[in-house]
Amino acid sequence: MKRKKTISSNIGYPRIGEKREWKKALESFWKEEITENALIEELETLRLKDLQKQKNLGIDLIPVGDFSYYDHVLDTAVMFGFIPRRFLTSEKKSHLQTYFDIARGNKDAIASEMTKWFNTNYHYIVPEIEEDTEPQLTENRPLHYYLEAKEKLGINAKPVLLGPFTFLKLAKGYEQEEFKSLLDTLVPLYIQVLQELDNAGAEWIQIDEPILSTNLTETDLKQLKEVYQQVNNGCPEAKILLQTYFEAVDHFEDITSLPVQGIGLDFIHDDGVNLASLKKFGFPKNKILAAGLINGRNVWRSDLKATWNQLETIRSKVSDDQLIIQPSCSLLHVPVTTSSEEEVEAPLKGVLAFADQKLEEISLLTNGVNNGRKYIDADVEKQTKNLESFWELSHRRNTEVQAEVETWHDKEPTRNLPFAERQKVQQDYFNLPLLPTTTIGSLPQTNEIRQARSRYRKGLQSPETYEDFIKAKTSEWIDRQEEIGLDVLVHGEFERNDMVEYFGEKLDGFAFLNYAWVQSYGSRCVKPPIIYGDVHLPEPMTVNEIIYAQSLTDKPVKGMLTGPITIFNWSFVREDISPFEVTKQIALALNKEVQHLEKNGIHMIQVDEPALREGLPLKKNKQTQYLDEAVYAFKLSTSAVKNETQVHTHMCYSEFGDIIHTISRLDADVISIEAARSHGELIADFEIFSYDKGIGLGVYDIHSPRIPNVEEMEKSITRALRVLDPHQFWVNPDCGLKTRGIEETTASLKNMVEAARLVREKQVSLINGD
Ligand SMILES: CN1c2c(nc(N)[nH]c2=O)NC[C@@H]1CNc1ccc(C(=O)N[C@@H](CCC(=O)N[C@@H](CCC(=O)N[C@@H](CCC(=O)O)C(=O)O)C(=O)O)C(=O)O)cc1
Ligand SMILES: N[C@@H](CCS)C(=O)O
Ligand SMILES: [Zn+2]
Repeated sequence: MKRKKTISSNIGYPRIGEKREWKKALESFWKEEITENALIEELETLRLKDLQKQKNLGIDLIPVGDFSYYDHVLDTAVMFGFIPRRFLTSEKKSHLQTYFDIARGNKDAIASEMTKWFNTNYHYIVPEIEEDTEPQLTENRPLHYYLEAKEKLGINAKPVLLGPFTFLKLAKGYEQEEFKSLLDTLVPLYIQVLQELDNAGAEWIQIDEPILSTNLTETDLKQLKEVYQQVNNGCPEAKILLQTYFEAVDHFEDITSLPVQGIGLDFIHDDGVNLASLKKFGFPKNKILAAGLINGRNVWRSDLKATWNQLETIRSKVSDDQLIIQPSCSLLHVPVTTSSEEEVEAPLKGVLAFADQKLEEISLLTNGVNNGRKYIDADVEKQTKNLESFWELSHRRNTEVQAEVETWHDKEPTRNLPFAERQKVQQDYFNLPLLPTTTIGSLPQTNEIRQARSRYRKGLQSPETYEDFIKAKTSEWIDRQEEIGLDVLVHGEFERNDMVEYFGEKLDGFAFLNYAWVQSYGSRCVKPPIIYGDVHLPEPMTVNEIIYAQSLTDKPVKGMLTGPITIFNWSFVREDISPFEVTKQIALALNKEVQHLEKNGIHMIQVDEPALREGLPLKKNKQTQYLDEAVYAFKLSTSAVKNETQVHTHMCYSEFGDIIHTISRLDADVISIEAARSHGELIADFEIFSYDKGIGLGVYDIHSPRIPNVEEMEKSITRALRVLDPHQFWVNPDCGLKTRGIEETTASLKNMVEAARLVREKQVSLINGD
């Protein structure tokens, strides 16, 4: 049957609920406060409510299968039987318990690795393909959710699957040569899933292949064509929508001529390339174009006039009955709704759009196409006015900041001495032992701490009482760190809700909200602050807490800041000036903070950049500029210090092999970097690139409640010392310890310090020639 009109669609909806009901239910289950059945029921209620909401918002094609108990990549792995053997024990466990074990680890088995989902702050569980594992269909997840929506709500939903090509590209544990044969075994299982959906009556099935937005090789393209030819042959009735997002597709003609019934393209994060390709090559008449026209990665209402113009260009190439209007990507990456934000000032609230408001915009545009532009004129005008008056607000501007950024346009921030010379000055200054031990910054943020902050924020506790409480925690942990025997201490970050939001609250130019949560990994959520004006440091942000901690000990306490790229990447950012301009403003604010710390006697300062790798553009031709700007911003934040001041940085959750050279260019004296969950793969990269500065490769995974033993960490350190000089090596966990409990943290750190001591002894003997 021919479709008569343009339809509205969604690619994926946030899982977490308006008030993080999803997170709370999961964590209650993990704490054994609720049963598995109660968890399943609670999440079903939430899921159905969200489907109904999308329907009420006017969405024609509602996704199902985008829901997850933890992560959709892990769902796909488990659905096809990729369960690492270490989780298949004789102990009787439910499917759900095994599923959570893979994600979180258990007392006997290390969790699967977790890494960034393309260039976002969402983390997926890396599928492990083990030798001799024969993929098998363990359950048809999308079918389950499809039938649920049909039977319980009468919605003929659009099942969503992660495509085979992307799934295998993101998986690990196989050699490149095995890719094709793995694909050949996997595709028939996908076809089975599709056929069952087809039989159940699914009209559209969305297959996500975001890997198509990266640079593909000719071999990739050839294999892709074969895969989708097989899929097409195997699924004759239901229509397949091949969904791409996060960037333009190269090889536009090849992709749009794949044998599927619909192609989803991102017209927001494509730098105009998808639209230009559409204009140049046109679009096949026998296919549907699902046009991603509403930004799924920012929180701003759309400039609907501009969007309409874009839509008109698309309509000049694609007829209305060939068109679906949808967000640029899944709405997983934005908060749920602005309606909960009662305290936000009106001009800002009026220009914010979270998932629900974005769906409203999609509905509006679809109505505009179907009923004529006049039908939506008044809404477009109103939104345009709101946006214009917001961007013109004078308090968004700070001419001093703008002038200061300008003074840097032709200057290169650089430290006084090169690293090799600074290193000697710093060694004399700190006199640290070989293989110094430290942590990454945060220490357990217990419920007690979070609740104290909550009471303080609600005005139920005075600022003085709260500050005293934070001081008491800091003092308690300075003692504990000394007892554990760490060489470089931290203040523990107890005063911080989050490493970015905290700075957003202190800096001018940021707004922060109450319920604007976004899933980061598993049940963990973040509330990215919103940069809406020029960024400026009104007063020192971290000095009081650090100098208090330093006053309690003779050991060095590291100052602890979040770097400019990470603050940028983990915030929702204004779009009226260039990203580099915003980053430089943040960097200058941090530069001042670094100097405040130094003036107050803090000479070891860590500037975390865990999001640096995440922000790397997916297209190779954009990466050099991004990395150059990142290096510039980091150096602008950190270079103005004395030679004895040791600048540290920290990175986690990513593959770093391809940016080691950039990491070195940051010119940080010491970097601590995640390596434990990727089981030491990073070490191999240092065989190729000889890194000359201080470095700590995380020796244990902080995402698991498991306490690592001395031997395994000793091994990990020894293995690293095969490629790194003991004089440059630091011993630390993978990342901050905020999510861990007090007991396990203390036990783990004691083991880590002991492991360092044992290796140190051996190394000292070797160096002395004993
Ligand atoms: C290092 N990581 C970070 C990323 N992104 C960030 N923006 N920040 C990061 O640290 N990306 C990569 C990784 C991801 N890792 C994590 C790790 C841990 C969390 C996490 O713990 N998130 C918390 C929320 C943290 C927070 O803001 N807490 C607030 C309290 C908010 C709250 O729930 N308050 C309650 C009352 C308190 C209570 O009873 O518990 C309420 O208001 O009802 C605070 O501390 O003040 C999470 O809960 O998910 C995220 C990413
Ligand atoms: N200093 C931060 C870095 C996390 S990536 C912490 O320890 O939590
Ligand atoms: Zn980290």
